[in-house]
Amino acid sequence: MDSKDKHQVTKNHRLIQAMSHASQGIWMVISKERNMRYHLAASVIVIICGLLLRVAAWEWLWLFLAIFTVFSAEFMNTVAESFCDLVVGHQFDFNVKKIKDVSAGGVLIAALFAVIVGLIIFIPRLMAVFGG
Ligand SMILES: Nc1ncnc2c1ncn2[C@@H]1O[C@H](COP(=O)(O)OP(=O)(O)OP(=O)(O)O)[C@@H](O)[C@H]1O
Repeated sequence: MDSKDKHQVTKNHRLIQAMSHASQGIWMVISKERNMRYHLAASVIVIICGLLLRVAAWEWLWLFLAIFTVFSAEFMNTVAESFCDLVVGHQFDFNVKKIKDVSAGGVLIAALFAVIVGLIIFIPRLMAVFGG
């Protein structure tokens, strides 16, 4: 990224430029959002368990759907929070409270979906391994 890119306010002209900005966005969420790091750690654990317990191809599809649903919800939550902070700063505002709480609720719903998928896929396998 050259110094011109740092203050770019025009459209991306090349695909590589768009990908670079998207990657910066991904890194921003991972480095600044503690919850995103928890989601990442949970995803790594799920993938390791899936490999160890030899999860089937169609089950991987559900696991990745759950993982990327949570990631997407967390990214949208970060967008909502950042936009609210941009508009009101540190001032209390009931509409901002509503936006942030609803947005966080969306992440919670996505995480519940992921937990349900994980339980449905892993409980029978764990019972087979530990249940004798
Ligand atoms: N400007 C504000 N006005 C009203 N309520 C606010 C404001 N800022 C934050 N809050 C309240 O504080 C909570 C936490 O807000 P914050 O922006 O710190 O999110 P966070 O701790 O990063 O949340 P998350 O864990 O979802 O990422 C919000 O859900 C909301 O209820």
